[in-house]
Amino acid sequence: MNQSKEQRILNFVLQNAVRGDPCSVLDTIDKYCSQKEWAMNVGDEKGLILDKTLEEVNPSVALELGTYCGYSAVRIARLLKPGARLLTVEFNPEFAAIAKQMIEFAGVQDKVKLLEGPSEEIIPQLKKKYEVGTLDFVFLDHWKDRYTPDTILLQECNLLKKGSVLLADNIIVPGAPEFINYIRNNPRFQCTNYPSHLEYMKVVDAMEKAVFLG
Ligand SMILES: CCc1ncnc2c1ncn2[C@@H]1O[C@H](/C=C/CNC(=O)c2cc(-c3ccc(F)cc3)cc(O)c2O)[C@@H](O)[C@H]1O
Ligand SMILES: [Mg+2]
Repeated sequence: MNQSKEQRILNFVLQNAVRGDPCSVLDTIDKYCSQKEWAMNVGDEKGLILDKTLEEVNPSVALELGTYCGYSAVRIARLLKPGARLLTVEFNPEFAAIAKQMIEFAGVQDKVKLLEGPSEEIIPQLKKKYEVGTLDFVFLDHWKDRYTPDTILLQECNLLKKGSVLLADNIIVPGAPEFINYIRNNPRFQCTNYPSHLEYMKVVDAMEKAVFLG
């Protein structure tokens, strides 16, 4: 049974990155995915927008929707203050297993909780089962047609408070037109667009930040 691309990415990290060094894990994934096999990690260019947003928000509790191989989970966790935590949601068991190993190799496992299952099932469990009060930061990078229903669900579950920040990947490519229409026309959110490029490509992409106004 030949390996998946995601398994090849993990193996390249295990063989070439420095254990316990999140930056070396990120650089190694970026190197592999720009030189050998493209993969849908947020990447280094959009990763800088993610970094800057995290430094502004300095979240105590962060949520990520769509873990994939764990690149952005490592990227987020490396910037969290002591005691802060990231909950990341992934419903593909193969990707979840890869991401778990990636997160552990990077040494950020104490800051990250990987929740396996579909976001629409996990989100309603966050308060009671995962002891979340409200979320300071949410990174949306899962199926693009799930951005809007999950943003609505987060509000219904009272998981957002005044100042909670959503950051959404892939506003241009593959695009999230329904989400953009919803969030930019919703008076309860203050939106900012961040033009960038698709990971590892010269193709234009963008991220959208939406601050919940309460
Ligand atoms: C049910 C809700 C739900 N619950 C839990 N986990 C969920 C979930 N829905 C999805 N997942 C997991 O999240 C990840 C999917 C992410 C989806 N991302 C893109 O499709 C994407 C595509 C391009 C691109 C592709 C091809 C191109 F040509 C150009 C651009 C670039 C990008 O940055 C992209 O993020 C996978 O791990 C899913 O298992
Ligand atoms: Mg993406």
